[in-house]
Amino acid sequence: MNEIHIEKLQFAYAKDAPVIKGVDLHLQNQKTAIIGQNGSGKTTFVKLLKGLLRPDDGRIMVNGEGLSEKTVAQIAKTIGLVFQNPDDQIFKSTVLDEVMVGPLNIGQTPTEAKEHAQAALTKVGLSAVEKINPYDLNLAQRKMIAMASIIAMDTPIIIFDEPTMGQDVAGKAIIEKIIEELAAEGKLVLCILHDMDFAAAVFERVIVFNQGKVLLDGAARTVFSQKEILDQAYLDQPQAMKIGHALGIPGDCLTEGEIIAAFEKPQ
Ligand SMILES: Nc1ncnc2c1ncn2[C@@H]1O[C@H](COP(=O)(O)OP(=O)(O)OP(=O)(O)O)[C@@H](O)[C@H]1O
Repeated sequence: MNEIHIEKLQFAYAKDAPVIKGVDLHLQNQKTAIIGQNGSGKTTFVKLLKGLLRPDDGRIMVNGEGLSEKTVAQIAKTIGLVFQNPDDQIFKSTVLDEVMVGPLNIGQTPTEAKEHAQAALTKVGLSAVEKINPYDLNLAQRKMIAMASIIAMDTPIIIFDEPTMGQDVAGKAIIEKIIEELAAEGKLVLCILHDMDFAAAVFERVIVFNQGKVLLDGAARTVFSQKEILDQAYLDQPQAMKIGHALGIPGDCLTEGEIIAAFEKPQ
């Protein structure tokens, strides 16, 4: 079981302008989505978890150990973070070399790194392009390469910042499968999302950030059913929930499948 305990976390980039304003959370092995308006502090929060930024106050414990005593290199063995913009993390001239960078950096042997990199490329559906320059691929494919690089590191905790942005239906299906597989392997999967439909369909727990604080936290259905509070954070309910309500289906549907099931149920 992996877990992250966050207590009274505070962070500001500039004096007197706090961005994370006292966050308390206990994250466990559950597929967890973080949603929130632009600028609500989601990326800053995951950079704090990854040790790329250091808290001004509060505490982060990862699997029982304080993060403040660890270097970024030590944290990298436990927590993988896939950046929102793949071009922030891609710099090698072939896809395979790129995906091997992370595993090599955390001490895997070249043979292990190659094995993990090739397995990760198969997971993201890009094993056929391992000799190609990443910049000859489109943005959606480069996002998959960035994802493969982190998956290949095989960390027990993995964080994705906006993985579905710019992906089509097929790309989203691959990402859903990857998240399910990583969770089934016992990893803690945390994902920042703007796509409410994907968050509702794939994640067990949803945390809403608003102005640097946690506004809502709970099971996806419970969180998404609280329309008035979501409105305060300028967040939409998933399409399926809105359609379900418009059609008068009792309860709160999270997916299209639940709407169909409601119609198929004998009256
Ligand atoms: N490097 C930085 N220096 C100064 N301010 C920053 C920096 N990065 C982010 N901010 C500010 O901190 C606040 C939170 O930004 P953050 O990127 O964490 O939000 P977010 O919820 O991830 O937004 P988005 O959904 O747009 O990625 C914003 O006001 C942003 O302008």
